[in-house]
Amino acid sequence: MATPLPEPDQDKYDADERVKIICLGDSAVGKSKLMERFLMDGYRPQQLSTYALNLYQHSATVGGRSVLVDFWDTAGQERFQSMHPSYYHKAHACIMVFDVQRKVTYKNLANWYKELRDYRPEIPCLVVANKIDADAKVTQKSFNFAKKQGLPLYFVSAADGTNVVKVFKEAIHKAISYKQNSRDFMDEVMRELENFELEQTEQDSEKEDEEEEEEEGAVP
Ligand SMILES: Nc1nc2c(ncn2[C@@H]2O[C@H](COP(=O)(O)OP(=O)(O)OP(=O)(O)O)[C@@H](O)[C@H]2O)c(=O)[nH]1
Ligand SMILES: [Mg+2]
Repeated sequence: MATPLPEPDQDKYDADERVKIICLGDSAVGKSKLMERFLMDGYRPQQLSTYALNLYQHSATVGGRSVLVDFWDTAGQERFQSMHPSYYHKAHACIMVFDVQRKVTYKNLANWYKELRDYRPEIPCLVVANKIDADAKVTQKSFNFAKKQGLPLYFVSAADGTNVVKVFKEAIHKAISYKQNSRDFMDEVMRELENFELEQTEQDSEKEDEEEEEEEGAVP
């Protein structure tokens, strides 16, 4: 007897919008654990070992519209303190993580932020102070990096879930509004291309309808 084929994930064909969100930060700050925490119910990790990264797809509904979110989480390359340019390519938002228990991971935010801005000068970036479960007092401390750069800062814990959903929801909202309103030249080109493709598909299907009507009405 033939085994039934697995149901393919067709959500992406219905989504009104599709955004890419990347995660940056030193090794072991908890990037993967944060993603797993957020995506726990209903996540499908796809291991793309060729690129040494985890790609997670998440369907969300924002303001009544369905949105498909691609979360990118690297594995390995952090060791070199630098990411392949394709990681940043077309990203719409960034979640930048440090570990409140390791000061060096906070100091390195400046390097991550510089690299991010080299590739994506204007995308929304959220700073995340992770592992607050290990020391609740850190939430009283001021972390000036975020303030200086005008970035929002969130105190979270992947271990107990504090503020994780909040951060990811914010990131999705910001990514969508960035994608819709960006004045970045390359983003505008991409948007034009998407609209062009949409128009083409609509025109093609109109043409097909007309042809079908002609065929139906044709006298043999
Ligand atoms: N106490 C505590 N530990 C955490 C938390 N989040 C992650 N960890 C621990 O930190 C370690 C690293 O977490 P990962 O999520 O693998 O870190 P990562 O940033 O993905 O690391 P790389 O993949 O190497 O870049 C693990 O041992 C986790 O259990 C947290 O919120 N609280
Ligand atoms: Mg990881």
